[in-house]
Amino acid sequence: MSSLFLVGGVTLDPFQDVIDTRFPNLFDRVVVLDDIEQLLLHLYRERVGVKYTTSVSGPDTTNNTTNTIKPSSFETGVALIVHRPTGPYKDLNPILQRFFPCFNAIALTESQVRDDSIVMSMLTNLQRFVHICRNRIARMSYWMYEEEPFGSLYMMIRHLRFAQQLNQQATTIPRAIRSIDFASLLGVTPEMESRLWNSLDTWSFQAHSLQTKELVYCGFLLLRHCAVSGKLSVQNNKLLLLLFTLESSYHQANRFHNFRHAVDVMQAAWQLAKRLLTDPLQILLVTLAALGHDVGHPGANNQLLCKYNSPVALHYNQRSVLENLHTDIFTSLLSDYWPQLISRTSQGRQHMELISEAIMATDMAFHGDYVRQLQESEQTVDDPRSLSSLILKAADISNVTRPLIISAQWAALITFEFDDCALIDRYQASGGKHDSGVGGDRRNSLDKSKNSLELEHGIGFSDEFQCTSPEQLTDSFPTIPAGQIFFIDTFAEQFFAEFCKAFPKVSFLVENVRSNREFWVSRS
Ligand SMILES: Nc1ncnc2c1ncn2[C@@H]1O[C@@H]2COP(=O)(O)O[C@H]2[C@H]1O
Repeated sequence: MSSLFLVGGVTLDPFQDVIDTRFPNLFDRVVVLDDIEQLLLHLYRERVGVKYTTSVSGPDTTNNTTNTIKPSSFETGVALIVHRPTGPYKDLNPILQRFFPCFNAIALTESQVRDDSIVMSMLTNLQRFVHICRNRIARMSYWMYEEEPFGSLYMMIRHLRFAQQLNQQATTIPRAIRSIDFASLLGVTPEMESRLWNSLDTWSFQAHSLQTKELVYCGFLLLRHCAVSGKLSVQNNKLLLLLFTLESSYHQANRFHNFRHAVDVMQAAWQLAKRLLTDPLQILLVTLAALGHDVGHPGANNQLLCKYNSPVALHYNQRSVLENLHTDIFTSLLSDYWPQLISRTSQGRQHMELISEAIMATDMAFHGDYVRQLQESEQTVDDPRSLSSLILKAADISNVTRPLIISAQWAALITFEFDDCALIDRYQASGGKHDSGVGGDRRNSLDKSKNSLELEHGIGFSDEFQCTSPEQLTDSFPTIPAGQIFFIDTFAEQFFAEFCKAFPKVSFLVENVRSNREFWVSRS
């Protein structure tokens, strides 16, 4: 869905004719908002799936409707924001890039839209972007390989460059953002808090049964718990803002590598860390590293980024490209929101080194090194930093150690993401021609029927994931078992066998892997 936001009294008049005559289908809706504060609240609420009423008009909406757009709409469509420059908000684009990094959003002032040349070039560009955004494979390819210097669509290289530039300068949080009460925006109640805390304190954590707003709060509850245990003072609202910005820094449109995966890995890392580490600060650091470990992930892999010379692959000399990207973007976020934790003191540097090493450990290119480390550890890994890296690596692939009904959902999603990778490879090999047999979000798989099945099971980028049984999943998607058996036999069983030999307290990990494997064999 693509939106036109009119903020602070701006009307359509200056460019109504151009839109009606030249770009009639560009925007699905027009949203009218009183001021910048209302705009920011609107973006946050829609992104995390908080339903509320505002003035929206358009072909498929009526005025004062309750907003029910998909939170991933800010990635699968574009948003043009036209506003009156007021006070510190002369140019909104730096705010959009800093607080909503994965959004395809661009802002123009009312005077800019009175200039026909600016309007025509902007609307022509947006028309092209909308066409790209509607096709998952074309969209992901744009994210990975484009390098338009002033493009308004999301690009990985733009995300990285903005994060690096932010890291170089001390910047305050704008008042319009600071004034938001994020807990009340989420509609937190004592019931919600205790229900979410209970869901976190078990290995049967069901990330797929949670909505985005609940995942955001789960991240907050875990970080606040760990910070308090580590005797670190945190401001709740600032910590929640970190969670909101992190959520906006992951692609909800990704099948597997999205914020839901990040919170799942965070919960797994915390569960392992509180069993295997003693220092509360170390537990906080590895739990925090888990939350940020895939930030900015495009839903593809290092091989594809390197094969077609993605700008980020060239930036990192084709080495651990994604892991380096996640580390750099996350460092920038932490220096923005939690500077005292990773301050430029020697202790702060040690904290950042632990977080970086743990994130780099999730690169499967070094999987064998960690298996050998466990084999040679003679039952003990006593260096907390090495142990933190092992914990995050274990948490990153822990979906195969979850109870079967949970593991099967992750298995389906990673299988679909692997399918996307094959389609991107084919799309790039064809020179990025849009007519290379890949369609929109609902039709992009080679097997058209698969996408209707995905939606039938609620699988994909929808916010609410309807749980479906492992048997139904393997009946609908018969390629899943073979992929799971391969991953377990090639990587997971040996790693968790060695991990549990070194740490018998968590033997349930390898036991679950082995029992899940029996199911996949029975369905292959
Ligand atoms: N259930 C699974 N089935 C197959 N591959 C998996 C599974 N879980 C994790 N992986 C792979 O393990 C990798 C760990 O690092 P990444 O998250 O980059 O990408 C992940 C996938 O490629």
